Amino acid sequence: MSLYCGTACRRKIFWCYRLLSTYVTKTRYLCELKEDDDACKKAQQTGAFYLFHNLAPLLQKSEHQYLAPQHSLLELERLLSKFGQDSQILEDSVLIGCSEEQEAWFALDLGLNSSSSINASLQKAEIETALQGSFIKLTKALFELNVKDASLLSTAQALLRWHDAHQFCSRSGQPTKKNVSGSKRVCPSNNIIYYPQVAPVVITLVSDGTRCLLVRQSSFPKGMYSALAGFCDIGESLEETVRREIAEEVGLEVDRLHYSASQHWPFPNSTLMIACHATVKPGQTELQVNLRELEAAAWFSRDEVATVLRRNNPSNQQQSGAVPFWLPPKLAIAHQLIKEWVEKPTCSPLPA
Ligand SMILES: NC(=O)c1ccc[n+]([C@@H]2O[C@H](COP(=O)([O-])OP(=O)(O)OC[C@H]3O[C@@H](n4cnc5c(N)ncnc54)[C@H](O)[C@@H]3O)[C@@H](O)[C@H]2O)c1
Ligand SMILES: [Mg+2]
Repeated sequence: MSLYCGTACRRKIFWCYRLLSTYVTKTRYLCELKEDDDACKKAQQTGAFYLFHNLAPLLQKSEHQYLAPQHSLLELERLLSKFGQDSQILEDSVLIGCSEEQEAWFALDLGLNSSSSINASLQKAEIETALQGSFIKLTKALFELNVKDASLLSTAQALLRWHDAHQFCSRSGQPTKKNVSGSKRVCPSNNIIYYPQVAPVVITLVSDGTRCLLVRQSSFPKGMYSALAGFCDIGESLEETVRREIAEEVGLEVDRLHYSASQHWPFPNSTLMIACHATVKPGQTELQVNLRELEAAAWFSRDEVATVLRRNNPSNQQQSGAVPFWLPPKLAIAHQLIKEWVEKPTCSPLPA
């Protein structure tokens, strides 16, 4: 693009700059809060808190969706005092993001017994009544939240779960101490720093050029098929994981691979899903399904998949009786991969 391209273009560049500037400012603010305990404590004074009880978020039902209410520090302190609890439990809160206006967002679990709140867990029903909401499992609520809340609550749950499971140093056995933001835990006896873990998983939609491969595990909801997924082993590149998982689970060799997108996925224990398209070597499409890992695997034509995508609701399909399977919901990256393949089926060669 020319630098001298008229008023409309200059206006566009100005708006791009403004957007980028807001994003950069917000990112740097969050970065500061993660590392600086005093700045983070200060941000809690004006911040907003999302509440959990035993990793289930507090939600309010509104028509066809759930809303995630926010509470100020003052409201939380009043709530704790109402139930005869001191405010020490607030030390367990974790930073999960901030608004464009730099209002910091935190998450706090009132039902877990962590080191700073031993015996301080609050009764679920009493808090639900006081806050006019319900603690609902994320597995049930995720698909009825808006995109922003779904992402925030998934992050919050993953971080709260990690802190709950990493209370002690694996070397000294001593209690570890969380920093104010919750971006790490430190063992005071040997200064080992523990950071929240991320488990990478590759999810691959395999195609033979005209059909795509969909699989199901016995743990999937009835009738649901998805793309093939697998955890990265230590020492592997993503390409190696894709190649190994496809060989292990369906006995095929990958010819071409193409990265699509990634997603944080909260179930069952929080993973980073890295989504790819792959094609198999020509003429090598015979499946040898590993029944220890999969219940079923089969090739589906583009028309079959497009039809199921159009009416992707298990109850619709049961009524019509015409479609024998359904696909993951829109929010899942598997859905995006399958949709992409239906709309634009291409792939580049796999690097050596
Ligand atoms: N978002 C989506 O669209 C989508 C779609 C499909 C699967 N998934 C997710 O992908 C994940 C992995 O899929 P999979 O079950 O086929 O993986 P997989 O094929 O690697 O099989 C799971 C097995 O891997 C082993 N494993 C290795 N590292 C592990 C770790 N860090 N945590 C847990 N188990 C580990 C365990 O033995 C486990 O039983 C699942 O958690 C599932 O929820 C997400
Ligand atoms: Mg798998």
